[in-house]
Amino acid sequence: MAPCLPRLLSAYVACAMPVKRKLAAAAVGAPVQTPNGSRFVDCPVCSQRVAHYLINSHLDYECGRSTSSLADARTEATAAMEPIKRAGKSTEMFEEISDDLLQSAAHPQIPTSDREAALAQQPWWDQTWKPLAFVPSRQRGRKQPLSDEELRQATPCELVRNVLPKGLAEELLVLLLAESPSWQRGQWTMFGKTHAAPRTSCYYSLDADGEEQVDADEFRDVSKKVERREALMSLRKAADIIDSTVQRLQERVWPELSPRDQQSGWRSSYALANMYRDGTEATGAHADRITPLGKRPAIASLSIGATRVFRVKRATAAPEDLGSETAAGAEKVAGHAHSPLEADMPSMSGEGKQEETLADGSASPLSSSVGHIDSVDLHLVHNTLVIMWPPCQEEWRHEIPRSKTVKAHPVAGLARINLTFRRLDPQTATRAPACKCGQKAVLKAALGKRKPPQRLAQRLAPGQHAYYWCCDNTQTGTCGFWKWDEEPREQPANTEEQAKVATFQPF
Ligand SMILES: O=C(O)CCC(=O)C(=O)O
Ligand SMILES: [Fe+2]
Repeated sequence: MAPCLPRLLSAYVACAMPVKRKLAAAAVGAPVQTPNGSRFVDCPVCSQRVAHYLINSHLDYECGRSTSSLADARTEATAAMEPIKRAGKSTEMFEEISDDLLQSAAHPQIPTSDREAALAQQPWWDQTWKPLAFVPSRQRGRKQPLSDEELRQATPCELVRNVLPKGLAEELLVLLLAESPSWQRGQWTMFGKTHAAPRTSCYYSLDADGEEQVDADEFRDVSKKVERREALMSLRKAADIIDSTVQRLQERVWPELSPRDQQSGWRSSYALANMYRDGTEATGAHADRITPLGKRPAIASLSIGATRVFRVKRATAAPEDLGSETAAGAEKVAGHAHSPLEADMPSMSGEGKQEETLADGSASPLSSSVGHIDSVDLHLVHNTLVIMWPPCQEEWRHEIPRSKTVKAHPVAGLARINLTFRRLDPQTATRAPACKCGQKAVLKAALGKRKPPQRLAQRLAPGQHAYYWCCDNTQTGTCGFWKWDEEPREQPANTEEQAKVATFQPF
C-alpha cells in the first residue's frame, strides 16, 4: 500500500490543481486600480496582492509554493550541470550563480505593471533608458535612435524590457546554458549539398494541445535534426509571464491579430530555443514559417545572455513572385547560411526592390512622425522581449547578423540564447495539401506582383493578404506544385463591442 501513496498523492494534486485554480479564480474580487493605472487583485488563497493578469501564474507556480519551487529550482540546476561535469568541463561559471539568485526566483514577483509604470515615468532618452532600436543611416554612417513608441509605429515589432523578474531570467539563462551543449545544429540539403546551421537549437513543448495532430516533421519550423523536449520548470514560468505580457499588449494591435488570438487570447504552445555561442553564429534573413502557426501569427522572442543585433527589414516579393526563383535565392540563403527549411523565403534586401507601400496598398503607419522605415536594428540586451505582431511574418524579414562586437553578459560571456514562443495552429497545419513530391505543401503570403484572382480577391477583407500553397522540396528540387489558398481569413472582430466579447479574460 505504502509505495502507492506518493502516486496517489500526486494524482490527487494533479486533479485538485485545476479545481483549486477555478475555485480561487471565482473568489477573486474586482481588480483594484492604482493611481498609475495598474490593476491588482488579492489572491483568495494567500492574500498576496498580485497584478491582475498574473493571477493564474501566481496560483499555479507561486501561491504557497515558494519553498518547494526553490527546492525544485535547485534540483533542476544540479541536474542540468550533470552533463557538463560528466564531460569534465568546469561548472565554475554556473556555480557563481549563488543561492541568492535561485532564491530570488522563488520570491514573489514584482508586479510587471508596477515596474513598467516606474520606468515609463523616465524619459526614454534618460541614461537608464537607453534606446535599443536604431535606423541604420547609409548616408552618414550614423544610426538614428528610435524610442520604443516610434519602433511600434514604424514596424510590427514591440520591445518589452526586463520582461522577466531578474532572478527568473538569470535562472533560465543558467539552466539553458547548461542544457545547450546537447542541442542540435539544424541541417538542410540543397542541390545535393548538406549545410549545417550556424547555431544550435532545441524545441521545448509547453502545451501538448494539438501537437499530436501535426507531429509530422514537415510541419517543423526547422530541420528534422532539431529535437523536441519537455519544457523545464523555469521555462514554463517564463512562458506564463510572456503569455500574460502578450495578452496585455495585444489590445493595441487588435485588428491585426488572427481571429483565433482575438477570440481566446494568444498563448504559447512551444518555444524554439537557439544558442549563438559568439558573434560568428547567426541567423540569416527570413520570415518564420506560417504553416505550423497559421496566418498572421504573433511570435514572442526572448533574449538572454549577450547582446546581439536583431535586424528587421521590410520584405519585398518572394523570389518566385519576382521570377527569380532557385539559383539567386539559393545563393542568398547559402550566403546567410540559413536553412530554407526555416525560412519562408530568402531575403531580397536589394534596395530599389523595396515597395513604397505595404503589400495591401496602405501607407506605412508611421509616415507622419519617423517617416517610412525599411530596416531597424534592435540591440537585444539580456531579458528583453521582442513581440513580432502580425503582419511581421507576412511583410517583414528578420535576422541576427554575424558580429565582431558582441557585448558580453557577465554570466554567459559572448553566448546568447534566444527563445521564440510560438502558438501552434493545428488547423492550418493539418489542411496543407500534398504536393506532387508527396510532401505537405507550405503556406506563404502573396506579396508584390502576385495578385489573387478576382474570385479570391472579392472575399478578402481590406488589408487582408492572399496566401498560396507551394512545394518546398529543396532536397531534390521543387515539383512546381502551386495553389492559391481558398480559405480567406474570417472577419476580424474589430468593433468595440465584438472586441469586448472576444477579449481574453484572465480566468
Ligand atoms: O535569435 C533570434 O533572435 C531570432 C531567431 C529566429 O528568428 C528564429 O528562430 O526563427
Ligand atoms: Fe525567425
